[in-house]
Amino acid sequence: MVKIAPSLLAANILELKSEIQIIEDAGAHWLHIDVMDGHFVPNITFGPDYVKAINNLSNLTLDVHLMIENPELYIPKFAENGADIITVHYESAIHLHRVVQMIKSYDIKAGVAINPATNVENLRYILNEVDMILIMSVNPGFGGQKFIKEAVEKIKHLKSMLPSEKDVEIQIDGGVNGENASELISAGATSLVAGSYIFKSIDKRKAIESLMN
Ligand SMILES: O=C(CO)[C@@H](O)[C@H](O)COP(=O)(O)O
Repeated sequence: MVKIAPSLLAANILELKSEIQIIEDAGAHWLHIDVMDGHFVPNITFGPDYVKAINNLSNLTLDVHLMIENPELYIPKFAENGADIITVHYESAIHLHRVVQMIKSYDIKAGVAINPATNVENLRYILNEVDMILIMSVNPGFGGQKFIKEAVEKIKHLKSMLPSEKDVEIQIDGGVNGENASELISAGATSLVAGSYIFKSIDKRKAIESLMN
């Protein structure tokens, strides 16, 4: 079953508690938390204390996407504060293998994300170590951008590379909506991140259902 991960970047920060309650009731599986540092991406968002606060509000899986430089400096705090999955960028982790091992040492899941211009082939030698690959279908930094359609081929290519004996989630993030969801799932995506499509909808439940169906 595909996991729907609403991106809290698009939620109304002043109504966060009720926004989370609505998407929980609507059947969302994970909460996607976009951490941005103003260096790796041109935007600044949430830190470890935000993750701690969300962890106190919800029992959903906290799926933390680090769009930051030097992720190894901050992984311990995000893990201690309740992250269930931590995803780092291929482009920001110089010693990617070591960083993935660091995440796993906290007994949580480890993901690796790639930007739109990064070739999935670069992930070949990390696939045995990770629980999830996140394919960005927009340039990271902001919600509400247009889906980059080459991401569909990247999902297919990645799927063909995955070791058959290991369960690796394929997550797609950026511009996901009710129109492209079924193509993404058919291509091999097992987790859909959606921000604007869910939180800007009048009926968030319907939006989540349309992604699942
Ligand atoms: O990581 C990011 C943006 O950098 C995403 O998680 C966005 O938050 C997705 O937002 P939409 O494209 O669905 O509005």
